[in-house]
Amino acid sequence: MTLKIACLQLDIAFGNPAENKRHVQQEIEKVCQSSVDVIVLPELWTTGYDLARLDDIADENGADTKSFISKLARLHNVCIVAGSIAKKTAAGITNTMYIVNRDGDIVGEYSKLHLFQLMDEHLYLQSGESSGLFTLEQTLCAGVICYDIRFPEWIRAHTTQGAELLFVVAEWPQPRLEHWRTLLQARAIENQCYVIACNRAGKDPNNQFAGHSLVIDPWGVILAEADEHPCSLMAEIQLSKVKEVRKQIPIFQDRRPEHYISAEKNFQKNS
Ligand SMILES: NC(=O)CCC(=O)C(=O)O
Repeated sequence: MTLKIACLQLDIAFGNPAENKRHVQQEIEKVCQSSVDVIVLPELWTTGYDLARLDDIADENGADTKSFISKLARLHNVCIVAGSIAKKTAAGITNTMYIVNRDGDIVGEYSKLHLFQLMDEHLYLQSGESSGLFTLEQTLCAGVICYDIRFPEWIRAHTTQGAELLFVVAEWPQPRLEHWRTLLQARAIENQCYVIACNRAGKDPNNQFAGHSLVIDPWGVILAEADEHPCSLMAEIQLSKVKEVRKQIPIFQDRRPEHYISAEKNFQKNS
């Protein structure tokens, strides 16, 4: 099966959910003219990193966002990996990703596990605890958020369950562009999965963002890469390629997890 992917590498209006929703709706309408299967949005696409105002602008239980993306998915017969938004609950605010299928059903919800202190997330956000696994177009997928890509063991926990596509949504700043590219390529090679990574473009009061959304195949080959400007990055992926690469070099059969755990314990004991 082939899937046509569109990563919407948007500039994001700081702290302005109404404007960002208007813009996203417009961009989704545009890319759907060329019949795409899956649309991906960046991290915190409704608010940006306006963390100090999240109490006022975060989405109560994600209700508005869920209904917004669900309607668009149904209308355009398209799956949407809806980046992430600030979700407000009685327990606090999380950085939460929603995934919706062509029928408009919410098929996944994941809240960012690793909070990024360099951008003050730990001061305003609660971390999530659930897995990022979901099924889209009969394919097991994983979703993670930005800083999560620096934790290969978290992503491995998803691919050992069989995830074949890894969606990464981000607001990754420009000064660490080479980390972004290298980490994403490494995650694709070591997990033998497609990596579909949607970053934002533009700047906010504190950061210039890198853009460079990427689609990488399970062999580590870059199929499509954006520059730093706002754009819709399109790519076609062949799902059969995952099984081919996993057959050629069977790393999931060759893993020795029992040794990794005992090695970690032994190293701690000896230090
Ligand atoms: N929004 C983020 O999680 C940014 C992560 C980041 O910039 C990094 O270097 O890691």
